[in-house]
Amino acid sequence: MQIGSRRAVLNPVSGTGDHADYVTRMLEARGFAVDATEAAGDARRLGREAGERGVSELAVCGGDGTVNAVLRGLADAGHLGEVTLGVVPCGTANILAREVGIRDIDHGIELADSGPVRDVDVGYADGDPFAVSVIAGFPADASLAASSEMKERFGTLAFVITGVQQAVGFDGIEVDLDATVADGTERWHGEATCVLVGNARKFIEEGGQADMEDGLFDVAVVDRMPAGNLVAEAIGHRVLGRETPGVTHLRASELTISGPEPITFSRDGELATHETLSVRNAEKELSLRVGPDYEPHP
Ligand SMILES: Nc1ncnc2c1ncn2[C@@H]1O[C@H](COP(=O)(O)OP(=O)(O)OP(=O)(O)O)[C@@H](O)[C@H]1O
Repeated sequence: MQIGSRRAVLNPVSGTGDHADYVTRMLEARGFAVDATEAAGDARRLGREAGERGVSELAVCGGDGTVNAVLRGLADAGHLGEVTLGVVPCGTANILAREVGIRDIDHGIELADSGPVRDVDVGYADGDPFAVSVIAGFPADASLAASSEMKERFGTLAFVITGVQQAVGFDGIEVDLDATVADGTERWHGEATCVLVGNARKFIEEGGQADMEDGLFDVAVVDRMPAGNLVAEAIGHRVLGRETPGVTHLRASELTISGPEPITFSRDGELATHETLSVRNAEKELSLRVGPDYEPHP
């Protein structure tokens, strides 16, 4: 290993905000040069700088927002496919870490040092990378903020959809969806509550980790219906399975989502609004340190 080829980007204010000294010490002892963010926006810059320096191993210490910002920085530097990424889960929800079997901060540090490496898919939404998911249609940040206890009780998709209740006044979106699937293309047109595009996470069946090495997203299109009914139904089923009326399930390598109105979407929790949203899967583009419970093909 070259000297200086191990770096870390640390968000000292993610999660409970009390991890910075400990994580810095532990990573420095393992040969990582640690850069802490000082303001919002720094994580992307630090990711780009690490990429420009040609770093070979990069640990990200923060939540999903920090991982996403670092991925964007690495992509800015054209280095996303050249680095081995470790995740030290210091955020609130830490969905990516959880889906790939990284249990907690100490586990993340140990794995960043010497964990197994898998080449996993990266999604791009209008050119910007994401690891976990894109959710189009309602302000999905509620889903990331809600408690994990709710998720355990009600299942993944129900958990996401309870966010609809909080999006007061949200009335669904008219969507034209074109998807590239294994045997051609599929189109969907109608009124949707949301379109859920999972890379690391599944939104259907039992939820949990998606196959991150198949070049495909797990896509669920949820028909528009009154929020109360939907939530009640989701909770009744515990999760929305394949057979649940009103949910269309696709496995797609590319998607274009458009409609008469601009579409608000969340990319790993960060909100943006675009006229048309193009999502594509870059198969196995990222080398990622994973935990022992990670399943290549769940
Ligand atoms: N030094 C800093 N000071 C203030 N804000 C920061 C700083 N560094 C990063 N941020 C902000 O932190 C946010 C990212 O937090 P992150 O998503 O990593 O943690 P979280 O929200 O606690 O966890 P999760 O997304 O897993 O629920 C971004 O909005 C970013 O702008």
